[in-house]
Amino acid sequence: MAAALRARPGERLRLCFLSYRHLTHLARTVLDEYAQRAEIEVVDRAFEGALAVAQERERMGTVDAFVSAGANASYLRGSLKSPVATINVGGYDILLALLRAREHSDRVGIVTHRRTIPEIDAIKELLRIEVTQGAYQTAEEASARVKEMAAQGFPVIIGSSVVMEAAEKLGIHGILAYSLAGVRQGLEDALELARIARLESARYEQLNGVLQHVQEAVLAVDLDDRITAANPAMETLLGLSAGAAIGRFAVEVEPELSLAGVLAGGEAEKGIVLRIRRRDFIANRIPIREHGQISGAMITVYDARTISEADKSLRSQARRRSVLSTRYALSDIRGTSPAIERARGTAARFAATDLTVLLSGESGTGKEVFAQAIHNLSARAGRAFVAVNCSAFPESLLESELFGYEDGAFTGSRKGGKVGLFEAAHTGTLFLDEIGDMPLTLQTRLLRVLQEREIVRLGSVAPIPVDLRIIAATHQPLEELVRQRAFRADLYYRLNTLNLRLPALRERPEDVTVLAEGFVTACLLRMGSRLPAPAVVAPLERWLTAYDWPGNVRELENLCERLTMLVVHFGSADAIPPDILRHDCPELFRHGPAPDVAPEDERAYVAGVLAACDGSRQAAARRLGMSRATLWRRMKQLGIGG
Ligand SMILES: Nc1ncnc2c1ncn2[C@@H]1O[C@H](COP(=O)(O)OP(=O)(O)OP(=O)(O)O)[C@@H](O)[C@H]1O
Repeated sequence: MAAALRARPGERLRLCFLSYRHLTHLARTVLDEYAQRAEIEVVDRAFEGALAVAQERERMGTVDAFVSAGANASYLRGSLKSPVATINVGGYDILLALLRAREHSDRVGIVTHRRTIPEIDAIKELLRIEVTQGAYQTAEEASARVKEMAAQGFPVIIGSSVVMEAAEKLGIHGILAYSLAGVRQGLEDALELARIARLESARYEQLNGVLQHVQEAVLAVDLDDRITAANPAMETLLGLSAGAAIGRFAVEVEPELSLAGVLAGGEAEKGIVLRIRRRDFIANRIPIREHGQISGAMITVYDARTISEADKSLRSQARRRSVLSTRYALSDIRGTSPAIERARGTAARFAATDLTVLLSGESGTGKEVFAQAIHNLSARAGRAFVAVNCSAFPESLLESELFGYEDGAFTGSRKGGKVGLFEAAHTGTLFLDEIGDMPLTLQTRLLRVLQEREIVRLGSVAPIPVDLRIIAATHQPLEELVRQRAFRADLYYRLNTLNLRLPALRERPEDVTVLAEGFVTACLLRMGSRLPAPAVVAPLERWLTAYDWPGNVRELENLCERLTMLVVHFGSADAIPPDILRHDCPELFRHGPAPDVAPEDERAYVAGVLAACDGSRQAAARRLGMSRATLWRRMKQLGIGG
């Protein structure tokens, strides 16, 4: 195969014809017929002489296939890597040779390679000649057979060129058994072998090119665990010069690289950790099969550091994606009340640390907004910010969301496994919203993550280190849950390292107008209206500040959107017909704090909104200024929708 390596695609095939002069002489007479298809070199050499020439051609890479005959061909085939086509003697060839021999004598000897030809017995009767036959394997045997026949008085001997040589030496008439048809057949076979060799070598070259350039170190062995190939990365790893490992036993070169186990067991071993020259590597040992039979094995070795680099880069890609989802900086948190000023100041101080933060506050008070602002002000800014609402998933799903799973960890698990949110947040911040709804078993696992700073995927035992900051949020009083044993005390203390309570909107009514103006401005901008925000807010300010905002800022934001749409539609706030304002913005007409609302009233109100939204919880939640999770919880409390 190496011989063909230097052939350029499209170049004529290159053959080398090697034999004694009797056969090469015959071959030369047909060369012209092949001029278009091949470049054929004819060399008058046999056995050792022929082998020396052939090996030289192989080394130079100037021949795709060799052609020879009889024992010579067998001899060459045993020592060359390139294909060797054989010129065979057919029955018809022998018949023609016998006819020619009969012109000299009616006693004819036939010496053939390997075996005699039984059919001759029938022919000799026909031709009425005496025939003796002999077979040979080597040149020596050929000349011994010729000598024996000469001694028995056979004056003519038919055989291959080696037989002709021997006969001539003894002064006996030799007749070449080969015919032109046989030579042509041999050359055709050689061309086919050369064509296949070219294809194979192109494939080999391509593969070799890949192996030369892959970062992984690759080594292949034969059935004896002897090295047959090693790419430059492997040679560098082993500190060996190019080609120095070839032919040596793998175990001698580096015991860790021995593939004896895979050769014996026939099973691939993947993801094994090896220690070579005081460095850690991850390796795959794979048996090589040809036609179903193991013919060797290979090992691919990755530097564990490369994997960790790749891991970092993959994670940073994920990070870039999730960065887009953090929208809030501390400056986006609006409000001038002392309560919100205090919260902003505390958040800024927390951001300067890397400690776990617990944000508490009613739904819609801006817990996620604060979490993002802390992240964006912290040293982890620009890294991943991954948010997960613990109340939005059933337990098993939340576990796999957080921890990820290995390929085949459970029925229906995604192929190739799944990266959990802990891993996705690596080097960044994980925001665990509604932490009070986290099931106890998961609380235990979370505590372990906080302590060990590593996670174990479902279906795996291998811990994966994670570097992240946790910001948790709750609308529930966690101390109360701890008392009720619904929340682990040790986890509570760990999460509560830094605590920030976000004030409800009713505790800071002075912020309502500022917030409303902000939301209205954003909405006007989206609608392409040039109306100034105060034109929308001012006429309604009385109502806005009187309301208790049970849904807090989210509810206010939602109302502001509806209001803005009405104002834009009717041209001014005062132009909105009262019944339409009452229908579209009912909260403006509901006074008094939410706790005063009787559950029946609230049930009727929530059910009414749901009905108005055709049962769409998403739309109803928007209307009510609640997150979907809050609406769902509220519905359960109020006994709506089962
Ligand atoms: N101080 C603020 N300034 C500007 N916008 C705010 C502020 N607080 C909250 N918001 C807005 O209110 C909405 C709700 O905020 P956020 O989602 O952070 O609340 P939350 O406390 O996490 O709610 P939940 O507990 O229901 O998940 C957001 O869309 C955000 O735009």
